Amino acid sequence: MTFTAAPALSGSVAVPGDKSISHRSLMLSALAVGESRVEGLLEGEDVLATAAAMRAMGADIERDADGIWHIHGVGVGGLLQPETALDMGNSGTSTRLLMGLLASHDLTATFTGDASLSKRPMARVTEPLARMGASFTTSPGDRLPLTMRGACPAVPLDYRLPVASAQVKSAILLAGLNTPGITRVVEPIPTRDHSERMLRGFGAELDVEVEADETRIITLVGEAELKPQQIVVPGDPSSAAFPMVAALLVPGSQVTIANVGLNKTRAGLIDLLREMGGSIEVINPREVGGEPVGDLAVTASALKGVEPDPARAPSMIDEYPVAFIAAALAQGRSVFRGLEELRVKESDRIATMAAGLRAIGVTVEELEDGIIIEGSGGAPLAGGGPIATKLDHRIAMSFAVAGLVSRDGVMIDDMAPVATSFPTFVPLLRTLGALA
Ligand SMILES: O=C(O)C1=C[C@@H](OP(=O)(O)O)[C@@H](O)[C@H](O)C1
Ligand SMILES: C=C(OP(=O)(O)O)C(=O)O
Repeated sequence: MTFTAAPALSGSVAVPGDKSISHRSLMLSALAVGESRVEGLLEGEDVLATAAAMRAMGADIERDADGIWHIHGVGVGGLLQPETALDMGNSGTSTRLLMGLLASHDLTATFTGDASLSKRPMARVTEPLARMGASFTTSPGDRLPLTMRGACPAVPLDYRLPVASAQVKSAILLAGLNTPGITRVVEPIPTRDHSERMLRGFGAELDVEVEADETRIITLVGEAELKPQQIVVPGDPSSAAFPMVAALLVPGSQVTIANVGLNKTRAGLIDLLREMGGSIEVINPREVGGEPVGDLAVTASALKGVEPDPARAPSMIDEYPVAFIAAALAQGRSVFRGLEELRVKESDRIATMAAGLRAIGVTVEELEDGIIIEGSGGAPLAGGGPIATKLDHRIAMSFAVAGLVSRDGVMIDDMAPVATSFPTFVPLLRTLGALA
């Protein structure tokens, strides 16, 4: 598909539900006794992979005609042996969180995934979960396909995260749910805190202590009993990032994105774009389902280059690809560093973005831990392609946004991965008047 220069974008749109919260809604509801209801669940392939896995292990999960999901859980410790391998598709979050969840169950599970997921490192979860008693047979390099044998009872763990990862943190906490004693995770750099908020919301005894240097110490009392909940999932800020950057870049645009999650551990891109000179106003801030939410009014703006502090990386980790597109249109140079984690996402996002940006006429220098981008000062990018998306939804959507501000258009080799997190991406661009 080719995305071409767009006229000014206008209108009001809403993005689908938050992917992180959607995964956790299904997993925690499946462990509560009784019926939970989830409104606004992201119906993307990644979340549907989680739903299929929870069903395969005994949870009853149905969607009604109004789009509300009803989940009857089996209770903490009550998951059943799956009869076939769990196909995690493209989803790192499903894989790593479920490995944690199952690590303290008396069952054996095999995890498989697509070509992208099968390249991603799993030692970051198998290593701490093995310390809790689980055992693993992995493909070379601690990768999928892998088979896990859970331990019941598991041994509680006291673990300092060696990598800033909400997936690793969450895997350990989920394993701790069915483990006698206290599981403790020390997090030197804060990452998204949806697991902590939702575990508490479901009735687990979880405490978070924040030290003077921002280190967070999370303790969870094991053998928890979870109570069913009514959950409303806010719009995904990681999806909102694409129309937000598009509206800043396409001259004359004025767009409202409704119902966007604004949790501080996720809102780094808004801060960054504002520092670059972007006009983004939060309207009607409120709370939905225990999470801060607001509507974003975005007005096209001239942007300037930035050198963001690497410490903010976890708060916008999935938004860097589209932030690089914003930098490509800014006045001056942008220097992004401290982003090693981007190399182990659905694709190596530093290398994939560097190659794609070069292909559409942007001058970049790839660094081991980041990228230097020379901005066009608002002049349209040359365009071209086809861009190799490498089974990475965020690469596909980022270059689609670049196409809207290009001279010759940007061709994307494969838009299918977009269905993992943002199935309504193309229709939403159409609503804003971005597509011919
Ligand atoms: O916990 C989560 O829901 C997620 C955590 C992040 O991954 P890491 O923990 O690997 O950084 C993020 O990239 C992913 O899209 C979702
Ligand atoms: C990294 C991502 O997801 P996951 O790790 O769940 O595949 C993402 O959505 O950008």
